[in-house]
Amino acid sequence: MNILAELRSRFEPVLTEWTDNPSSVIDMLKASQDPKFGDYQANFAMPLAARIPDLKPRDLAAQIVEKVDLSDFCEPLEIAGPGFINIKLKQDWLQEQTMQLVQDERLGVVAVEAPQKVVVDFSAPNVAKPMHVGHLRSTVIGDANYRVLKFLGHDVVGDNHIGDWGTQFGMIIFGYKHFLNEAAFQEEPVFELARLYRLVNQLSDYHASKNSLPQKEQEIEQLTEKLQTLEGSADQTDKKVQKQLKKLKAELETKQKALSSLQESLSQLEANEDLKSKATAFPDIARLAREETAKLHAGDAENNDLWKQFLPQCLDLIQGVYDRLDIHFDMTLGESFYQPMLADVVADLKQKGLATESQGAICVFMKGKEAPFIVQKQDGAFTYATTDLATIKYRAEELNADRILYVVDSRQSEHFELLFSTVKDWGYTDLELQHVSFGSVLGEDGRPIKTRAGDSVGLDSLLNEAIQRAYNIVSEIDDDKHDGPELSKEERKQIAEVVGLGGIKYADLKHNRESDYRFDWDKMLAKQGDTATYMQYAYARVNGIFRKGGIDREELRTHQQSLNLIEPTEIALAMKINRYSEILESVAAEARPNYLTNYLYELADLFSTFYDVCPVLKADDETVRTSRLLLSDLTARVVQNGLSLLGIRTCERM
Ligand SMILES: NC(=[NH2+])NCCC[C@H](N)C(=O)O
Repeated sequence: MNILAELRSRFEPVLTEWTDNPSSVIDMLKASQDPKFGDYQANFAMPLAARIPDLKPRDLAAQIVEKVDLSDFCEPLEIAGPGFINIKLKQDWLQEQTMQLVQDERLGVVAVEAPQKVVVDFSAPNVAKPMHVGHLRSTVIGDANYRVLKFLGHDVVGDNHIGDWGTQFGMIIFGYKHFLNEAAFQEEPVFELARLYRLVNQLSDYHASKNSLPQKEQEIEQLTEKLQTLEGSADQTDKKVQKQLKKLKAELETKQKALSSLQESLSQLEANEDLKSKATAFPDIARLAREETAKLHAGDAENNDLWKQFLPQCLDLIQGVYDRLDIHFDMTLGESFYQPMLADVVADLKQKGLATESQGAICVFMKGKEAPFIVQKQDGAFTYATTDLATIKYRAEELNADRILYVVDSRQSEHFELLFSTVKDWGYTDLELQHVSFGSVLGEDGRPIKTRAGDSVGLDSLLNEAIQRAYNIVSEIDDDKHDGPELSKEERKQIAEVVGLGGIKYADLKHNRESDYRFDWDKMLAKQGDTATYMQYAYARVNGIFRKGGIDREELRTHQQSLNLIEPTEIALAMKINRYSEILESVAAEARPNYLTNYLYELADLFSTFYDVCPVLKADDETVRTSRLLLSDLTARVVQNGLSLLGIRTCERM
C-alpha cells in the first residue's frame, strides 16, 4: 500500500472547504524529516491560511484535523509550530501492514489501476562510432526508469532511437573508400569500421584545429596589446584598473594554454608520417565525408549498399555493451526507419499552416520562442527535428503511446522544448511528453572525461576497469572476514563483475540527474557510504545471518503472526520498508531514480543500526528472534528488488 497516497487522498477532499484546488498544495504532505515530528507531516495550513483573511494557520490546522478521519491507522493528529500537522501511524497497524508484506511478492507495491502506454526513448547512440562514457547516462537512467515503470504495471516500450542515418555514416563510408585495411576488415569488420571512423574524425578535427590557429593567435595578439596599453596608460594603483588587469591576464593565460595544447596535439599528429600524408592528401575531408552522407540520403546505390552492410556490424558492436550491462530494448527503430515518412510530415505541417518558408528553409515559428524549429533545410534535407516529429506521430498512432520519456542530454533541452511545443500545435494534445534531461560525466579533474590520447573513454574499457577494481575490493572484504576468507578466486571474480558494474550504474543513478557529476573510482566502489557496494554487502550480510543460523527463509515466512516490533530501530526499519511503494511511485512520476537510490541507502543504514542494537540469531527469546529474522528477510528483499529495478544485481555472499 502507498501510505503517502492514502494520506493525501484522505486530506484532499477535506481541503476543498478552503481552496478550489487542493491538489496544488497536497504535495506539502510528506514523509517527515525527523521522527519526532511523526512519520508524515502536512504543511499546507500555512499557504492556505495566507489566502484567507483573519485566519491563523494554527486555527486552520485545527479545523482540518477536526474534519479528517484517520483513526483507522493513525494516532490522533498533532498540531505543531505555526500550523504543521504531525501524523503518526498506529504501531499495531504498522506491524500488521509489515506482516502482510512477508507473504507479498510485490512487497506492498500495488500495480497501478490505469496503466499507461509509456515509451522510454533511451540510450540512442549514434551507432557509427563505438559507445563511450557519454552514452552511459542515458542508458542507465533510461533503463532504471523503464524497469520501475514496468514494475508498477505500466505498459512500457523501450525504444533505442539509434542514430543510424547521420553524418557519421558518411565518415565511415569515406574511410572505407579510401583507407580500408582489407585484411583487418575480413578478420574483424566491426573493429576496422570503428578504426575508420576514428581516423576520419581525427583527420577532420586536425584540419578544423589547424584552420582555427590564425584566429586564435590573433586573439592572443589583440589581448596582449590591450594589456600593454592598459599597463602603460592607466593608473596602476587604482583598484578598478588592477582588477581589470588581473582579469585580462587570466584570460590571456587561458587562451595561451589552449593554444599550446592545440599546437601540441597538431604536432603529435604531424609526427606520424602516415597520418600526416593522409591529412595532406585530403585537406577538405570534412566536406568530402559530408558529401558521402548526402549521397547516401539521396539514394545513391553504392552508398546505400555500404550502409546496409555496415549497420548490422555497428549494431553488433554496441550490443556487446548492452549485453554486459544487462540492458534490453523492445525495439530499435532508429532514425533511418522514419526517413520515408518525413516528406509527409513537412507537407502536413505546411498544410495546417504550422510550417512556413523562411530564407529557403521550412520552419515552425512559435510564440515566445526566438529560434525556429527547422524541419527542412535550404538544400531540401530533412533534419533531426523532422525525424523526431515523425517518431512522435508513429508512437502516438501506431504504438498508442500515452506518455513518452526522452532520456537525453541536457544540451538538447531547446530541441525538446521546440519539439513538444510544435507537437501540441500539431494536435497531439493528450500526449504526455517529458525530456528526462541529464548533465555530463566529468573526469576526476572536473573536465569532460577523456583518455590520455584525448578520446572519449570507450565504455568497454571503462567496464573492464570497474570490474578489475571491484575485484580488489571484494578480495579486501573477504580477507578481512572475522573467521578468515571464504571465497574462491572464481567466486571473487563473479562477485567483482556484479560489484563493478553495479558500482558504475549506481554512481550514475544516485545523482540528481540534472547535475554533472565527477567520475571517482574510489568513491564509486567504497565499502561504506552511498554506493552499490555498501548495499550489495548489506544484502549479502543478511544472507549470511540465515546461512549461519541454518534457517529456511521460505519456511520462516509462514510464521506470519510472529512479527513483534518493539525497539525504536525495529519500528523505524519497518516504517521504511512500508514506504517502498511510495518511493517507486515518486520515481515513476518524475523519472528520478535517485529517489530510489537515496531510499535504499537510508534503508541499508537503518538496517545497519538495527543490526548493531538488536541481536538477531542471539536474541533471548524465540519470538523476538523470529520477528527480527522476518524483518531482516524483508529488508534484504527490498534491497534486492530495489537494486534490480536500478539494473543492479546482488550476490548471495560477498
Ligand atoms: N528521440 C530522440 N531525439 N532521442 C535521442 C537521440 C539522441 C541522438 N542520437 C544523439 O546522440 O544525440
